[in-house]
Amino acid sequence: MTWLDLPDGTGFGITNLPYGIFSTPGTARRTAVAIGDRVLDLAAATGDPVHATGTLNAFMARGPAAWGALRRQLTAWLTDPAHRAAIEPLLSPRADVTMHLPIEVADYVDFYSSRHHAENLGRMFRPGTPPLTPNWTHLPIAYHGRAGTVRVSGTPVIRPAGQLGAARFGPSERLDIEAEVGFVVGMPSTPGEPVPVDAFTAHVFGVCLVNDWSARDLQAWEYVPLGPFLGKSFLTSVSAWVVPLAALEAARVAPPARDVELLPYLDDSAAPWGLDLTLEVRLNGELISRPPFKQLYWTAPQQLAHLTVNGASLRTGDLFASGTVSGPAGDQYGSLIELSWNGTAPLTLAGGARSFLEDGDVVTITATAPGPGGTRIGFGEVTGTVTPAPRRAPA
Ligand SMILES: O=C(O)/C=C/C(=O)CC(=O)CC(=O)O
Ligand SMILES: [Ca+2]
Ligand SMILES: [Mg+2]
Repeated sequence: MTWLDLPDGTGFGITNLPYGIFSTPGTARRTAVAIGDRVLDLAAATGDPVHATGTLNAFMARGPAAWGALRRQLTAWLTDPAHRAAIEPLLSPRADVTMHLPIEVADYVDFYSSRHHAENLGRMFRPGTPPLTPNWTHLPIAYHGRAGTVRVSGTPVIRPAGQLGAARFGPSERLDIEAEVGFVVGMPSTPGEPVPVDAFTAHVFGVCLVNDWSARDLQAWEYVPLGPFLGKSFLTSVSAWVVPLAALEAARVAPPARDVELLPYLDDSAAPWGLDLTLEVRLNGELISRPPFKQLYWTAPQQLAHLTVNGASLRTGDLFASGTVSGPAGDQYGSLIELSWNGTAPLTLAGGARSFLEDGDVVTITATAPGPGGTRIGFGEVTGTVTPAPRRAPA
């Protein structure tokens, strides 16, 4: 129990304690933890300069023992009434603060781990071939994204322009979303030393929401044979709050059965990390999808093991995302290209029919997961509003 008066049904209860970076007018960026509809200023509460650096990276680099110690300290401060007089003045309403990108992103990798999404995209992008490529059940497929264009929730989505086909240039006409879950690396690894599946919690600090905005026309024209490039590099939005892995113990579930026997480095049966998150996607306020994360074929420890198995090392601030989360049902797809079946079955919304995004559209992704003792773990939101492509001379 906490001495705070928390809003009913808050996803930011005492069992969550997500971290973010905030400022108020005229003050520097510093670390906060969210509790109910307020934020606690950790720079002030702890006096530790690591929380005044303006990103979570330096704290994340201290490692799991430090993460656990601070979490225990925060729990004590927010539950024991003896601390109330010291802590309460350091809380601000969340509505009064500005949130910033929580991490300095080192490298950004995006997986492709939802079987339903991969099959749907295969059917649309590669008709006449089997929906899954033969490698899909043997390794978690991914591409390297652009770290420098990972931005915090609320960043405007400037409609990208580019080649739409042979000798065709212009603003994307098929701007899409991808509802995803991101994993933030706290602890680096050593070059040449793969990170085994069972070292996941020694490296990964927490979880955020991701929208991997995608221009399907640019993507379809450019992606063979090297994969996504400009169709996805213009912006990737992340939620302002990073939920610590420690808050997700009650959400862990077994992943789906695997089709083929995996190589030992991908065997995660000893400590399964399926996660029972449910995402919700809203377009201009209307709920359009509820993608279930727990059915993802590849788990985050497998993704981490795979991305380091060649000896590539991790850095503090690396972000790896799940890939679009789509469930089997038509109202569980994590992208508009699936929800509108490549534009052939537009969604009927209060604001009119939609296949892809129009200027002014607002997309908001939220998620919840079960927490300990019947509590709910919230992830805040990742939102963005589409703004028109700037007028440029024709390329
Ligand atoms: O199958 C393809 O050619 C393309 C797939 C994607 O666009 C998906 C991607 O970015 C990875 C993901 O989000 O699952
Ligand atoms: Ca993606
Ligand atoms: Mg992207």
